[in-house]
Amino acid sequence: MTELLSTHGLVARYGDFQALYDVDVAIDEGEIIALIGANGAGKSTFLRAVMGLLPVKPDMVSLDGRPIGGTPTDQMVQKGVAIVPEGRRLFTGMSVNDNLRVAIDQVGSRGRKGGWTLERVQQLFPILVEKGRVPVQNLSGGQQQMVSIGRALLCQPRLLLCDEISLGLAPKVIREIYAVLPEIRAQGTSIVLVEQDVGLAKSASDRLYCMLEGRVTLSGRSNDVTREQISEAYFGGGHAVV
Ligand SMILES: Nc1ncnc2c1ncn2[C@@H]1O[C@H](COP(=O)(O)OP(=O)(O)OP(=O)(O)O)[C@@H](O)[C@H]1O
Repeated sequence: MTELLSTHGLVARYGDFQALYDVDVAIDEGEIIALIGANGAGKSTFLRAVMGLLPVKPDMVSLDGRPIGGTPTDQMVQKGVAIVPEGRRLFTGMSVNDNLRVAIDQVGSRGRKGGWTLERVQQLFPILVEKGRVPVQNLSGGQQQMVSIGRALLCQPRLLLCDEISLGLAPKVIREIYAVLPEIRAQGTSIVLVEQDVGLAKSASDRLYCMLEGRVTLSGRSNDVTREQISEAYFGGGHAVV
């Protein structure tokens, strides 16, 4: 498979605090990888560093083999990397359709071409047709997450970074949302899933990386890594993953 994005000795800091240490992660075209780890392990920081939201050196992140670390976020989107941020960050006071149109307008005519249209997003999440004119703050958490994913897809990403899309949602809704990931991949989009639910992460991904205190402590094919290996990597040993 062809490598799409990779990090090389990625380091990130918040002031004096170092949050990432030499993180090497690679995502191939068409691949779904999961990034797991406890609260504070550095998963969101990894996504922020890749998206140009934290200062990193150019050669710490490559896209298509070219150094792009530290590229401003809007240019990362133009290059085909989009994020579904933690907490969804929708425009409250605006309808579902207007939230989605913001992405269409932002990418605009100079933007990337791709197969995602409003209609295609509505096919993926049919409830958004009925809710099109509803202000986003009146939606359920799951429906808001669907809008957030739809908005990212309308940027026509080659790589979609998802930050804890299951957080706070009911199991049935989580299943609904995770069920669309294969369809997204089938459109040619690779996916990074930041996920605290280890079982969900394992079943939805081809490969996974586990982080602990800013470092990758385990990586492997999701089908091959054992619960014991994950447990040790997740907690530093001695705990069970449930
Ligand atoms: N804006 C910030 N300023 C200072 N430190 C931060 C900031 N954001 C995160 N951190 C710290 O960086 C470390 C990694 O945080 P990060 O949010 O990346 O973890 P995470 O694995 O995504 O966990 P969570 O599931 O809680 O989001 C933590 O120690 C956290 O306290």
